[in-house]
Amino acid sequence: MDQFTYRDDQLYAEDMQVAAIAERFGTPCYIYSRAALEARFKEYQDALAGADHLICYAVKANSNLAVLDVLGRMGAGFDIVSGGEMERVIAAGGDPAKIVFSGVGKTPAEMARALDLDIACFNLESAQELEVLAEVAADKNTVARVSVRVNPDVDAQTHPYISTGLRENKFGVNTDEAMAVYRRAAELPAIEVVGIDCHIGSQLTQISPFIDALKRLLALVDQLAAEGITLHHLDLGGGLGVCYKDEQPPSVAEYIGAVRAELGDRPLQLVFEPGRSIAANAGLLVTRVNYLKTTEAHHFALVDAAMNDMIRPALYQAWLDIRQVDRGAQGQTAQWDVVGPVCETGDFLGKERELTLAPGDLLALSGAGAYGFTMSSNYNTRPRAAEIMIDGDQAHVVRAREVFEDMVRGECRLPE
Ligand SMILES: Cc1ncc(COP(=O)(O)O)c(C=O)c1O
Ligand SMILES: N[C@@H](CCCC[NH3+])C(=O)O
Repeated sequence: MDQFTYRDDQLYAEDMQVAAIAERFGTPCYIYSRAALEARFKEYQDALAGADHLICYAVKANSNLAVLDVLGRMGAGFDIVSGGEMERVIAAGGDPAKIVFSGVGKTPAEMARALDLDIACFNLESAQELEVLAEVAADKNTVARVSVRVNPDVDAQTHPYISTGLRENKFGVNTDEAMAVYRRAAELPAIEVVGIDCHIGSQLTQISPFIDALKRLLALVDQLAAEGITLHHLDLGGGLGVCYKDEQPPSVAEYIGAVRAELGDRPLQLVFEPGRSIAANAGLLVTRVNYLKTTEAHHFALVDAAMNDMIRPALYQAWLDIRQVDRGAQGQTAQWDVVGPVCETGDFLGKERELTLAPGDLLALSGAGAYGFTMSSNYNTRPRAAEIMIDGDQAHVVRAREVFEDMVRGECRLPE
């Protein structure tokens, strides 16, 4: 069920009118639906019922503390890629025993903190990282549980910037080197080998690349078993796509069903790291039209959100649906380029969208719950948007808008 729907031409987030939320908290603002987050997470839980599993939500998609809290309460684990994400999970009450730590550049300090927290597993991305982790763990007189992130060299058929499982990508260890990394890990006393993982890319709309990757991982699992290295879990990463426009990704049930069928009755715990498929369609970015400007070439709608709030259109030419918050509003109908105030021609949220607009109107970008706020910046010294969580008929400020005054004070000036 869609938690963002129209009633009497007015857009609602759950039981709250979006226009009223925008009026109360100002724009631009992100609006998340608790019910939508819970529904998406439950789809994974249902599809994995009866299987030994762990769903580690990928924090990078949306690291708002309230989002982490909602998912943690449902039993989610977390996939992190930095010390910052680790601290946010802890601050939100997440269970360290359900944290997996991915990322190609983990620092010794991040490793040490993760060992202190006794996280579930480090997803190793290189032979050198294994040596550094073994040293950090030995210094602490402890043992680090590890998985090797395998780069299975499969084409995820997604945007090249978010494709991660090809041989030429920086991620993971190639299948032909993975055995050597495992053998070395198995002989290090401060390391315990527990799993194998991969993550081949994001916004995948087909099942076959996942299954190709899984087959390659399972071949390694068998090879390892033949050498006496038995694994506890297999982590297939995240990557399941969502519908932004007309994509037709498989449902969570279809995807997980295919994975379970391929796995058969192997006694491996299944781990997933979904980000986008949980958070994307649980969020809107609401923005107000400041000016309308028609030139010889274009109709521009100048809105108060910009590429610093939502960079996906500029960075990946991503298409996000732009809806009118009040569908009954009067104005000028045209093919509008919806652009922000940032001084870049690449600052657009959508191009040639048929909308009926007048200054002051509100627009809502769909699919903004993942890789929206987390990729935002202060470019052009713009304050960051507020984040609001809707829970039925309640709206909670889960991160206040950055205060403009704080952005221009407090920086160190050189002495005269
Ligand atoms: C290691 C890892 N796991 C999980 C994810 C989450 O991916 P998605 O948001 O596509 O589910 C990512 C990002 O692509 C990632 O790099
Ligand atoms: N940031 C990307 C997804 C990348 C996921 C990180 N590996 C996006 O907005 O589509």
